Amino acid sequence: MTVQFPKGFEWGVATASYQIEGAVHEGGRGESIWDRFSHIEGNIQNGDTGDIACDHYHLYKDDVALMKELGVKTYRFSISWPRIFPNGTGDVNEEGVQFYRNLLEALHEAGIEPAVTLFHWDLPQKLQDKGGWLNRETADAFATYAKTCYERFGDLVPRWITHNEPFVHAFLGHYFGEMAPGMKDLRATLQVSHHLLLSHGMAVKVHRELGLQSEIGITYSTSSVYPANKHVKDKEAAELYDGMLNKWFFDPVLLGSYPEDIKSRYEEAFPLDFIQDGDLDTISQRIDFCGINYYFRTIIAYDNTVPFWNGREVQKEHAERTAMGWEVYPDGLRQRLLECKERYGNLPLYITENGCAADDVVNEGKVDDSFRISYLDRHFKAMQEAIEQDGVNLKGYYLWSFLDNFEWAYGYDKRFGIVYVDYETLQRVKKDSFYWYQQVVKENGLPS
Ligand SMILES: CO[C@H](O)c1c[n+]2c([nH]1)[C@H](O)[C@@H](O)[C@H](O)[C@H]2CO
Repeated sequence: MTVQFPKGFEWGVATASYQIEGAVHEGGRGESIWDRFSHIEGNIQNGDTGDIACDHYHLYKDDVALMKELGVKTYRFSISWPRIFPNGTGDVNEEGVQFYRNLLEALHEAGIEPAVTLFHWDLPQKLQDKGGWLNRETADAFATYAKTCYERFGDLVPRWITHNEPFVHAFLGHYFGEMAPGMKDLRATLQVSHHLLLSHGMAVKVHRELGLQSEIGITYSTSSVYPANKHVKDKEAAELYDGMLNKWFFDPVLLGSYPEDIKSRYEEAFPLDFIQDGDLDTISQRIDFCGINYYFRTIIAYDNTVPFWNGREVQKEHAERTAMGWEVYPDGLRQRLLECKERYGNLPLYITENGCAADDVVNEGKVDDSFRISYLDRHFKAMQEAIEQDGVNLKGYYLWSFLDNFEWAYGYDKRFGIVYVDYETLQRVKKDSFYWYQQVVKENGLPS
């Protein structure tokens, strides 16, 4: 075995509700902001929506059987808030509860441990109609939703993740506008990000008050940020960008404060008066682990036309890239894991997402995705170095994704799965990477 992982390292796969479930008008489910956003012409490539997606809602037993064949120990998926509370608050939808209990029981039967994400961006539209995450009361609604999930599913869930990628939901949904709800306002974005983090802390507090045996954490999108050159301006811009992208979300939870460098720049433009006394105490409730979603590194060049962080992303010429155009840079994963250990201490970490999009095609019932195997192989090597050489407390890995699925604004064009989905027939086809990953899981290491 060329590359061996520690005994007990947890290998898994990941998905998210809106991207795979479909059945958006079934089982009592209410409307989400992604139903609304995806049905607005021009928002999603090819006019795709999550109305059917992988039809996991009806095919979950087959999918769990495939996961069992794969041999993974754990499966990360998200609960659709509007399936539990169709109006965001108020009456619980018992059909929605039953769907997730059926899924959790099927996973239990298969010996697969669930890691449940409470929020993976599909906010009930009824809450959006009242301001969404701009409204501090949405944090209260989230705490009630979380408590209900703990009470209804807690006997079958050993690992809870409050939020998936607050940076992406806040900034891509409220500043860059390419994701639901499609806003473009920086102050609103910072207010949203604060209320997301506040709701995280409130949900952790409820988890502790219930005395649950399960563990709870949060998942961040993250990237290792590099200056384009050695010029001091590029280094300063990279530092500020790292503050905007990473520290703004990690620090309040893990250090109990916002990063001063970028915070003072924001405050020159507008008061951050949505931060109330006591909020940071709530936000920085002790957590049991931190989830890291890593796909690529970020290179920043100084650009004073960009407000606040004065930097713009630049692309390395002739770099190897995935079908998303993202640079393949495994060393950035090791770098980011080490940065987390050095800044936040050796809190247990899980890679809660990593993987790549590729232009997969089925040929005589098979999918040759050797590019994806190579991407994963190199990232696994980087992870193993982080553990063995840097002493990072990395406990497990969730491959994104188990199934090809609805890739947000890109629709179904971008395939991340190790299982191919034919969207005409909904047939699943195991890619070569499925069999390769099956071997990695079995051997707890890379095939020699
Ligand atoms: C920039 O990468 C982000 O961290 C990121 C990448 N991804 C994500 N976040 C989301 O959590 C998933 O829902 C996406 O399907 C997945 C693939 O795009």
